[in-house]
Amino acid sequence: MLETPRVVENGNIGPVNSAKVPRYSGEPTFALLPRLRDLETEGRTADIKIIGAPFDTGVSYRPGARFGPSHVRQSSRLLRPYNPGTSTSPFAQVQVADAGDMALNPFNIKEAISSIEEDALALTEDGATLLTIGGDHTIALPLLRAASKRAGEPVALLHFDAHLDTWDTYFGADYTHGTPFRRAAEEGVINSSALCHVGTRGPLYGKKDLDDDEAFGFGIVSSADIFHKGVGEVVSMLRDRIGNSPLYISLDIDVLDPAHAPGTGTPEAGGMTSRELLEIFRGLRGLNLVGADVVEVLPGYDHAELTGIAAAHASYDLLSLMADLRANA
Ligand SMILES: N=C(N)NCCCC(=O)O
Ligand SMILES: [Zn+2]
Ligand SMILES: [Zn+2]
Repeated sequence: MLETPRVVENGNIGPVNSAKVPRYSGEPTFALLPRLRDLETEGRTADIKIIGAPFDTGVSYRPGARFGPSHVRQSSRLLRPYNPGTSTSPFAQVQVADAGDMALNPFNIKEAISSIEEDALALTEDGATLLTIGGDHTIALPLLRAASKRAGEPVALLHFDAHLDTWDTYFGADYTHGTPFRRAAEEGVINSSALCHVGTRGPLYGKKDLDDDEAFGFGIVSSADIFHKGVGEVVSMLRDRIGNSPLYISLDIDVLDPAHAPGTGTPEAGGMTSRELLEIFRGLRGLNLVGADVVEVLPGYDHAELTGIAAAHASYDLLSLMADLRANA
């Protein structure tokens, strides 16, 4: 077996060394990071784990998010170890690893939801922070359940999405990609005084959608608000709302304008740019981020890897926040 040369800093095993092995060759783990199982073979573990949740049985429109994890990994090959947006080297600060994909039943939503919760709990048993790559937005419910169990309290939520995803049912189904946050509110796994949607836009079924949403405690920073107020003001509003609560970030890639993320299942015009999204993330530095997901990437509708690259970069900035927090804990 050929040894793979890797970047090793502070004793942390980082990405494949791209000065020695071209980035387009070899297995695409996220950012060419080591696999968790390889670290475990050497008796090590990881502080931050990236896990794929290939599941799209909860979608109401275009299917295909089950191929999201492998697409985002493929689009993450060009990421580099130093993040000038945060002035940090996330993979040198702490050990980050790719834990592969969960094996999820595509024919039984309830079973898949329980597997996701169990797998998320197993992966965080050693105190690791989890970044999950979906998959459709249904997966956020079991991930929030697991995050609140680990935090020992309901978690704050920043939900980046064109949609509210607090609808009640579709065709009588309770567990879909349009309903995870209503279920999470009903189950008491999210903190009703620290919730905000960011980037919402597009037509709704009725005014009741907004009234119900507000009753669950959600604030809204719409896509239009980001345009009118600007990133700086939005960041300070979000920081005020979240305070020191354990925070979960759920990123539906359709929060970006279809020009920036065409490869998604329920696209809406008038979204933010990838630059605005990354700048908002960078403004959240220091908040008590305990977990995150990046969902709704559909390679079948992606062009020129636009959506995959946006999702890979957003994931990288989320990892940078997590790594910085853990390194300075
Ligand atoms: N993309 C997500 N997560 N949800 C959108 C549901 C919109 C609808 O079917 O009306
Ligand atoms: Zn959405
Ligand atoms: Zn969503």
